[in-house]
Amino acid sequence: MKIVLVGYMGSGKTTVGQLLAEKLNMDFLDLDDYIETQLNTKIPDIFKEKGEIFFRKAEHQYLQEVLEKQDALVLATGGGTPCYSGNMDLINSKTENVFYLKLSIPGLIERLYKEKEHRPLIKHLADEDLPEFIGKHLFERSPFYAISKHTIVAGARTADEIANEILEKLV
Ligand SMILES: Nc1ncnc2c1ncn2[C@@H]1O[C@H](COP(=O)(O)OP(=O)(O)O)[C@@H](O)[C@H]1O
Ligand SMILES: O=C(O)C1=C[C@@H](OP(=O)(O)O)[C@@H](O)[C@H](O)C1
Ligand SMILES: [Mg+2]
Repeated sequence: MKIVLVGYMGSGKTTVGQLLAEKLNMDFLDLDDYIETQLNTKIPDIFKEKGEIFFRKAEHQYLQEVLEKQDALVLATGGGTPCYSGNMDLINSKTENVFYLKLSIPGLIERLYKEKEHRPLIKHLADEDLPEFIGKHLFERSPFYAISKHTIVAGARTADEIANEILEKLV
């Protein structure tokens, strides 16, 4: 069984994915971690040294690789993964267990204020510009996230509650 989590930066994909894999006793893979290991470079450095287009090509290549090589896994994608290179079609062709972790804009802002540093798309923004950026960016990305089979409302709930809801919906 393959389970794939998608959603905006800060929506909890990595946290919930890890917990879900533990509950199911399955392998967990975070696509960003996988890319960092394969390229031996941290995500912010990949963006800085090679640029976003290079990152998106690598992201697509490694997404294909992990979906091909492992039959059973919980995969946390990056926030931009669904929006490039036909990645959402690829994911949907491999499994029905695709979950969009949906969080409100205020919920995302609250989390991302504290977590800007590791996220190259927002680290350069002043705190007061974050709400406008996230609002616009989420609007652009939402159509891609919405192609997921399942949408999980992830606001004001613990990672444990979210993982349990996903467990109930698995096929
Ligand atoms: N259900 C939750 N409730 C409260 N905080 C959460 C929850 N899920 C994740 N977080 C916190 O939100 C931040 C972003 O989570 P993370 O799993 O890295 O998101 P993503 O991988 O989608 O970017 C982390 O600080 C994490 O501890
Ligand atoms: O939204 C994005 O385009 C990105 C999200 C990040 O992952 P998280 O969603 O886990 O922060 C990471 O892939 C990279 O910084 C780009
Ligand atoms: Mg993550």
